[in-house]
Amino acid sequence: MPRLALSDDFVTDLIALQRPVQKEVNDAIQRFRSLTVPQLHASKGMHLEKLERARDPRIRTIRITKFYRGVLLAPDDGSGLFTLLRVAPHDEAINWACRRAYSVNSATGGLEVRNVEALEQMETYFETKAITAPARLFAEHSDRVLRDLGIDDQVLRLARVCVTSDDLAVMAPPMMPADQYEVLWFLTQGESVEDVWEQLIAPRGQTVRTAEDRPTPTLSEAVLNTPDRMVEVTGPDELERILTADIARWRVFLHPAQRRYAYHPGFFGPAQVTGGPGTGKTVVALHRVRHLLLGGAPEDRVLLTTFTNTMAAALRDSLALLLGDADAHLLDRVDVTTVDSLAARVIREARGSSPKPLSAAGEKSAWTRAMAREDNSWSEKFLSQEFRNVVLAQGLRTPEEYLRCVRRGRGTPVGRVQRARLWRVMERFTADLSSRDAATYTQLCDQAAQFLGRSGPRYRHVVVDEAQDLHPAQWRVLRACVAAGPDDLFLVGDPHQRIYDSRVSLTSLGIPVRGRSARLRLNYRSTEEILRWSSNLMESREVRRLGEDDEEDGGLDSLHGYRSELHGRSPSVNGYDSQLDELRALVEQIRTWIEQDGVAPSEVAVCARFNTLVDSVISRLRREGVPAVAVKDDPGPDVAGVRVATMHSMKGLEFRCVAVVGVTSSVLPFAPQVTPAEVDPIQHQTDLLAEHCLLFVACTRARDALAVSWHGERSPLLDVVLG
Ligand SMILES: Nc1ncnc2c1ncn2[C@@H]1O[C@H](COP(=O)(O)OP(=O)(O)OP(=O)(O)O)[C@@H](O)[C@H]1O
Repeated sequence: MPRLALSDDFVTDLIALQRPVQKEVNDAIQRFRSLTVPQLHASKGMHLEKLERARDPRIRTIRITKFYRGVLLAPDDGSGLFTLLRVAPHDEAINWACRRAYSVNSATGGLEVRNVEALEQMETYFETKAITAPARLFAEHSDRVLRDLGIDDQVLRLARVCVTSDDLAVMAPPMMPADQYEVLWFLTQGESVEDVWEQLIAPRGQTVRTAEDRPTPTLSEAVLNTPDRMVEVTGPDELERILTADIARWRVFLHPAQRRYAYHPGFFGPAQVTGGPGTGKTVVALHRVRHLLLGGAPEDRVLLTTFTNTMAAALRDSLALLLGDADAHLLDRVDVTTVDSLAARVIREARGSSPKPLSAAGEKSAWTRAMAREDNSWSEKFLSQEFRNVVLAQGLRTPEEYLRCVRRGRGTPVGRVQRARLWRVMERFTADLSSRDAATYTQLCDQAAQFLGRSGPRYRHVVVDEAQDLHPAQWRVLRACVAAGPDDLFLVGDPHQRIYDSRVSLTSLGIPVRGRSARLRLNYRSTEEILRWSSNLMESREVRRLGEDDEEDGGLDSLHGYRSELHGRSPSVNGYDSQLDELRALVEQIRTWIEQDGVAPSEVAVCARFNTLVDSVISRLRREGVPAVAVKDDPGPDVAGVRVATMHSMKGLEFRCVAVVGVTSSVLPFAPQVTPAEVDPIQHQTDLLAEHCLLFVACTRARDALAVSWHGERSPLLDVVLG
């Protein structure tokens, strides 16, 4: 029987096909697997054919349906392992197949594909262009160094004619072999040769540094060395798992950087994965949960947390999809929830009921009441921040502790007398709330962590998505949920998406991740054009790493080397005189996406800073006959209509097309949200950064198209991209 592997391009093709054609492809695969190799060659139905004009002599085509052909890579190593590379209409399949060549990367040992013809044309073009250039892009790296990193003859010639990183970007995969491109790209980003080795080559299991000392893997070995782009079908169950009705690439193919952490055999303590938007952090978290479930004991329970209930519901569905029917029973061992819901449950179990969570308005009036008898004029905002970011963050229980504490992250000095007064106000605030059986969400977490501290851990593993926005009290809940030990906590998050004010010293909370932390850089969601534009919004902003105590790179997170292999239109950015004009243009834009580009309305999102504009957008769209629904109403995937949401509730979501509207100077930054610099300079910077992050989060939800607009005076946050 021939062995069969599927490539990521094949799975991508399959996803795009109509259901009946998908079924025919599936049947063809079953037929293929039921034949012996000689039968396969003789089969008239399969029509396995070598192509005269193919640049790679191992390329074959097979008949899938009357119109569709499969493109295969036939084994030349006696292994019997065929790899299905594409499924496409007849002419497209032949055309594609003739121009491609496969090769084994000498450093990663993985199989790579290139568009040989296009690269040959590039070489001629850039050779001429580079003649007059004063310096070449890779001049500082010798041929030998590049070869040791897996660069082969053709790519080396191309690297030598690149003058700028834009020249290299033009040759990005699928033109250039992916692993080699990644190495060159990292070097253009200023990474040292050693770092490139550590990040891209060593994780693939390579230990031999010099190219000439490395044996070349066979074709079948190379296929198996490429789990991010190739998967062998090992049996009907595996085929079923790969080709279920909801085919999704992320279930099968992981980037080596993703796989390394998701399927790490075991960390000796908490581990962390960070990365820019869309780099597949949630995907890593889901695979990690799968790994922990498959390898764990039947009594081991896993907690998977995220930020909102909507996201928790989506995570639960994705996990079910990843586990498939065969492992569906493992879901019983997982709780998927937000930390706040978990905290409320812990309190309910401990004392029969949980206090009512307080709204922002309720909290404000409670502070006003608590202040009534004081002659000091602290604002409700100051009091609320002091209570949340100092008292609850550090878990302070007595006035003495408050007197002694270091008020990290606060820029207004508060002396001993003032602290004593402030403590009294805070005591009145908490007493008032408990008399009404109410509490802030952060207080609930603080209480839950104390209950858990007494009752003991309840999970074997905790996996945390959106970790950047958790408050120390929430971290204490998570820490208390699981005993310290191997694989206790696994965190994924992006400091550039921190939109709530939370300063965390992970080590002091008993979550040391030093030496067990990785960064992802390949964006799978958005086009490079959207990514670049959005990343520029954060230019020159200093963003702290996930844990305050993480001093690596000066304690700052970076989007360095962050990139996408997808390409599309540049974002459209427009200002209008009035809101009426802006909404009129929005309707037109959405019609274009739906009617001309063929995007389903539910794949289009509009987001605005506040609910008032969200409501106006919904009514305007409906009036114009465009179906629209509010994300806060939690429309299921089957509900039709454009999704409309506040920027905050776009967290974690993604859409093919996104319009970010109302980006005016009055709402971004939103003055009441930003502490004046003269009141507290540190808090001012933190608040302002959160406004930048918010816009960044909103824009990076877009996969194919992004439109940003405002009316009247545009937000100064856009100055950095518009000049
Ligand atoms: N290995 C992969 N292969 C294909 N698609 C992937 C892969 N990893 C992630 N994706 C896709 O990329 C998109 C972003 O993934 P995911 O939501 O996990 O990213 P994220 O880093 O958590 O994003 P964000 O922080 O912006 O919310 C999703 O559509 C996901 O399916």
